[in-house]
Amino acid sequence: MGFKGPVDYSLYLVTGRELLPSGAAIKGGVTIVQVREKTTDTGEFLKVARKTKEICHKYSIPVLINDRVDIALAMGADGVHVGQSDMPARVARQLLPPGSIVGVSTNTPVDVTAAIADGADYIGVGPIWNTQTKVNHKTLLGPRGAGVVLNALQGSSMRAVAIGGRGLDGVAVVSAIMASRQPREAARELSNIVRAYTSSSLPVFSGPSTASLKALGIIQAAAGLLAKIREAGPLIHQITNTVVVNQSANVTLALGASPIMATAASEMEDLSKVSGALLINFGTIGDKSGILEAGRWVNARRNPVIFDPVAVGATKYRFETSQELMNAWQASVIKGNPAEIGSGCIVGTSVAVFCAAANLVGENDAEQYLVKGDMFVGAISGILAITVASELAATREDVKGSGTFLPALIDEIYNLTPEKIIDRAQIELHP
Ligand SMILES: Cc1ncc(COP(=O)(O)OP(=O)(O)O)c(N)n1
Ligand SMILES: Cc1ncsc1CCOP(=O)(O)O
Repeated sequence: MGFKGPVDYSLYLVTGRELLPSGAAIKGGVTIVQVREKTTDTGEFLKVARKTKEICHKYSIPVLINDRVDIALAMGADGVHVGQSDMPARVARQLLPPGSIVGVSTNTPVDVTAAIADGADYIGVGPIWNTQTKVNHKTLLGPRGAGVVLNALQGSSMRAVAIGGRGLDGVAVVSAIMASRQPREAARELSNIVRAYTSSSLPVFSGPSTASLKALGIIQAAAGLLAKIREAGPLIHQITNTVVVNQSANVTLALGASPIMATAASEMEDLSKVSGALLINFGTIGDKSGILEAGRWVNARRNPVIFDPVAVGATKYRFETSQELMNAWQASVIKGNPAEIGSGCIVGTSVAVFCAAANLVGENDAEQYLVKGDMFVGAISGILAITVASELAATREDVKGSGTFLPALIDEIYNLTPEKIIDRAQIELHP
């Protein structure tokens, strides 16, 4: 027992008898294995663990045992993984031979502090996203919650893997490999993703850096995106507040895209297949289930999710809901107004339309990116389009006040051209 050399946590497979007999997944790039058998008798668990070790050690991959220190001792595992209600890591460490790997499940900063004090080698942080594999799991952390838990590491040298998600020193997965018909290929694909992710210095959420684009370049890109919208007419799914549904649909049409304002959770998967972007504006929050579902499906298709958390600071309910949503999916663009009360919802629509176009022209094929296009340029372009159209509408003679302004604005959006954007848009970059 006692794995020699540095442990590579990057593709951590949590599995049981399913791995046997071929161990195909191992050959696809798995770097460490945990044997997790939740319902088997001790004798059977021991057999599975022994066979797993036989396969893994052929490839110099360390084998850990979930929960059962006795099994680990009996078959000479390289270590154990224990949960919060299992044998404490400190006690497991005392029982196991020197050099054994001890990992602990963590879901809160308090768990992390205890794992450090107990001398664990690594922590499993999670669950990050929803999982079908573990019932009665702890609170889903989402990326933000995982960040809070990881803050508790405070410069300690503890390693960390995300479970029910991806990131950190590695990912710990069950079904992504074991439920695949081609586990070896599934493992290879994940391994490539993890490797690309950990060796990449590019920002993960917005695609290629736009830092080098000067103001004029962004304005030209905005003009190009307007032309793309007119050519491709992307469908923009909007779950927006009841006050602005009509205006948002008209703005979408005026820009050259098509609106769909569906809210039922059961249609979100189908809609994610045909829409180019999703706008979520929770100005009049009702049933959250559709919103939760929609973002997940759109993330999975690598299309933009534009989140407009209207008046997020106005009530505790809004604040908590925004956290719940952002723990369920990842926004590509978060749109806010300075005061975040009242106006500006159609800006969110315009941003969603331009982000859809940015994603259409995006060439960012690497799987580790949330979207394919440049969301920075998409977001700025959406704002520029509304700004230029508003300025044109405001100077019209037929506009006498806010009642006549809105139809004039929609007309100006309809009549907006790439040339008008180039002529009138202004951007200042502050490095
Ligand atoms: C790497 C990793 N992280 C977390 C867990 C979950 O462990 P636990 O909380 O003990 O739950 P069970 O696995 O026993 O259901 C894990 N197994 N591996
Ligand atoms: C064991 C465990 N602990 C937290 S989530 C989880 C299961 C993760 O499984 P999957 O990778 O299939 O979501």
